[in-house]
Amino acid sequence: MASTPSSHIEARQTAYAGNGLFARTAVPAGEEILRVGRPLVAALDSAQLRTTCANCFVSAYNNSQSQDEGAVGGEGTLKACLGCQVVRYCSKDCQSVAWKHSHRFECKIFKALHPNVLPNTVRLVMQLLLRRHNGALSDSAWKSFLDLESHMADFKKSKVQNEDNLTTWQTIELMSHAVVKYSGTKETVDNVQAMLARAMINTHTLTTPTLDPIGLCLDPRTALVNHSCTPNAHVVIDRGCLALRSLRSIPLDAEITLSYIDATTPTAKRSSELQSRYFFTCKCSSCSHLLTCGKPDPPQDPSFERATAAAFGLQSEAVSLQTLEAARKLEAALTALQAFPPYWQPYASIQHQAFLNALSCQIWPLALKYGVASAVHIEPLQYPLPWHPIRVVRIWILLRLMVQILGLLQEKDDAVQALKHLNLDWRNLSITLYRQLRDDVAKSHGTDSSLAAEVKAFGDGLGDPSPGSEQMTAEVALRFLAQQLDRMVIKV
Ligand SMILES: C[S@@+](CC[C@H](N)C(=O)[O-])C[C@H]1O[C@@H](n2cnc3c(N)ncnc32)[C@H](O)[C@@H]1O
Repeated sequence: MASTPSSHIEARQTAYAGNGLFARTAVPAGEEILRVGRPLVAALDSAQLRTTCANCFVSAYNNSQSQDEGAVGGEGTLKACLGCQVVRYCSKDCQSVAWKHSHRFECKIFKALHPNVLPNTVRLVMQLLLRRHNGALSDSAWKSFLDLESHMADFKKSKVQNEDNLTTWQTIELMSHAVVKYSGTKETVDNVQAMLARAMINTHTLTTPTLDPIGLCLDPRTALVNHSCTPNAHVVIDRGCLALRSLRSIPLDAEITLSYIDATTPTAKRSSELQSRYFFTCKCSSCSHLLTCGKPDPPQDPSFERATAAAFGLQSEAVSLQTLEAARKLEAALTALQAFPPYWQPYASIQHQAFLNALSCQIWPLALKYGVASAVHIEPLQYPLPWHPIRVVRIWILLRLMVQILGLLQEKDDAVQALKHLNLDWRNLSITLYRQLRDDVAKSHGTDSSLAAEVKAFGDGLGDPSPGSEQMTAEVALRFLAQQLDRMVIKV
């Protein structure tokens, strides 16, 4: 995917947040604002290095995204670099592109440390330095990186500690020693520390098209986008390319904004996260009016606080348990919160965790019940636009679950026994969901995205609705299904 010229956008000084990015033309909802192409720099999380192509970021478990026609699913399909054995590629093309781009500078360093791997922020900054010192990073790219906000003074003052009881500044100091030692750079430690600080302020999470976090990436153009708790844009990373897309329509001259954090949490939590990670106080209209997802924040009510504490306790117990026992704990956590609106956190995120856990336990009816309840009662309130990428990805998972259930029902499999008596037309329901998803994914990810292609290939396999079947919208179909599932008691 080539990058598109940035004629739709312009960097300008804002009155409240240094530079920002502004629309030079009106942008309709669900459109690409800017396609950057390959971001300036990216680094996979250490845990993803075995399972993700280090060039195009396709997962070994999702071969349909791969650029290499011959790839099949599974870890073995990625070939490790013979030099360092640390990074892997889905094809010879990806290996050769990555080698020319940057890996030739870092391969020996990775090899010397193998099987240890440097943290992703260190690898990211080290790559920039190595490219610069080897003449593989232009003056303008280097300058645009150095011009980004670093918040050095704020990092030095910050008392926030990580799980190893190190302040962020202590972490930066440690990382800077690693960068200097392994890259052999002649830059001063101060400069390296400023580069690490810049990386911490300006990176986006590198995600798969289905929004699983897999690393970090930084591009000086999209790094200029300021935060809002009700953003008008989002980032999509697909086959190694980064694009900025509109969520809502953006008028000419309006500022383009992203949410840096989970904007479904209450104002106080958002504020403390933005302050501790990005050093600013958000003045967006949601924060000023104490709103979460457009509605008043949950009250500071003792009964809600007690229920939340109990639910968090059960949720953290679930983390260390086998999946079936975890399912029971998560159900108990949801019960503890049932007197409160389901879109209030933490109910919404616990229900999603319970959905994912039921999927991994293969308790299909329970997964369906949670997934449909979230799609009907929670996600439309959290993300009112149906093409919000989180809603699109969740409907995609739900659609595949419904088709899985359809197959198991046809095979009279015991795992879906509980759903048999519902007497639903699962195929028509799936087609209804698919048709909505096909339109929404075109807006969230783009018609030429790998996810749109995957959805289309899947939907083509479903065929047409049965002749004479009742045509409902996806919303009505999901509401109907939610009512049916609400009446079911599913024993874990
Ligand atoms: C990724 S940078 C965005 C570009 C930045 N404004 C610049 O001039 O380089 C993030 C930093 O921008 C500022 N910022 C972003 N959103 C903001 C907001 N809503 N209110 C105040 N400052 C904001 C903060 O200093 C934050 O640490």
